[in-house]
Amino acid sequence: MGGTRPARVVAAHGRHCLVEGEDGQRTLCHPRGKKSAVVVGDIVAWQPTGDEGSIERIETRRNLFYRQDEMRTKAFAANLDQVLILLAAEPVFSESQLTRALLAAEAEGISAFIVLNKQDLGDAFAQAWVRLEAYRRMGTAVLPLGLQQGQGLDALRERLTGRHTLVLGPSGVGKSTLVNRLVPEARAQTGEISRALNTGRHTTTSTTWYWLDAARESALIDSPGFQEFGLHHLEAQRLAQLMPDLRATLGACRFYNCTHRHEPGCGVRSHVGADPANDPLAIDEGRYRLYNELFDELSNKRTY
Ligand SMILES: Nc1nc2c(ncn2[C@@H]2O[C@H](COP(=O)(O)OP(=O)(O)OP(=O)(O)O)[C@@H](O)[C@H]2O)c(=O)[nH]1
Ligand SMILES: [Zn+2]
Repeated sequence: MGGTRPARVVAAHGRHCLVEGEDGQRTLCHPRGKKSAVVVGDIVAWQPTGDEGSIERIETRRNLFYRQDEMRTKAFAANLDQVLILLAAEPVFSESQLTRALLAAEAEGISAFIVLNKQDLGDAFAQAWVRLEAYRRMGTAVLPLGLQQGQGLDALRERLTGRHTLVLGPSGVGKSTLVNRLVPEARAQTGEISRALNTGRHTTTSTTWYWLDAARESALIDSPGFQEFGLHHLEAQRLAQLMPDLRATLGACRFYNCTHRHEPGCGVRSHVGADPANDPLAIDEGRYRLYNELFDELSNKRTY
């Protein structure tokens, strides 16, 4: 179609969105007709309609990070390079929530890493660090961070350079502190976006795209909604493939369709609870418990 322009969706609210062209110009757009909603990170073709614009087409997504429960699907963002899961020494994090976010990323082929904030909280930080050992062993990077005292920021910045990173984290871990630290004009931008999208609020209520550099190569995508992380879109039988520690032990089960829960001759279960010092394929008991819980949940799911 003639007259359309390429742009990236940098904020979305309901069916309206803010798109940014290659020149950095931002325009409020509305979808044409009954087209499906855009997601932050989408590359679209839009057409001006006066001061605003209409979305003509959403380009094929490289990936889409989303969660899904019984009732609905929530898309966080599209076309991501990586997901940063921000946790902290306090409040104590939920391993179930962490594992769910990692699974959602893995299922879309998006790499994920963990950042543990509040390094200044000595014992609590040390305990949280130990709780993440199984994740480090399975190959997930875990970076220490102390936002209050500025520890670990250089290493984090390095990981963010040249990439588009979605940031997720439960409440209270320091997500706003992080965004404000890395994006000095974040508050002003948030205000601008709220006004443009007419949300009437100046807080981050929906997903927002922030550039980290003037060259607009590195981006941080801030998204709320880490709680209630449903994985209804995943098949129970696929879980072990999506958990790197379990995946490393696959292929040795007696039955080809082993669920790794009760079958004799299971090559996964034989590593559960083993001492990592003697068994490089050792699977942490807590992780195996989560596998079982998720397996039950995904086998008993109902659709409406
Ligand atoms: N001790 C300590 N506290 C920190 C650190 N970083 C952030 N905090 C504090 O943690 C609290 C939560 O920080 P926020 O940035 O508001 O956290 P958030 O994740 O955005 O939380 P919500 O606004 O609830 O989503 C604040 O009181 C921060 O001052 C840190 O490195 N050490
Ligand atoms: Zn098995």
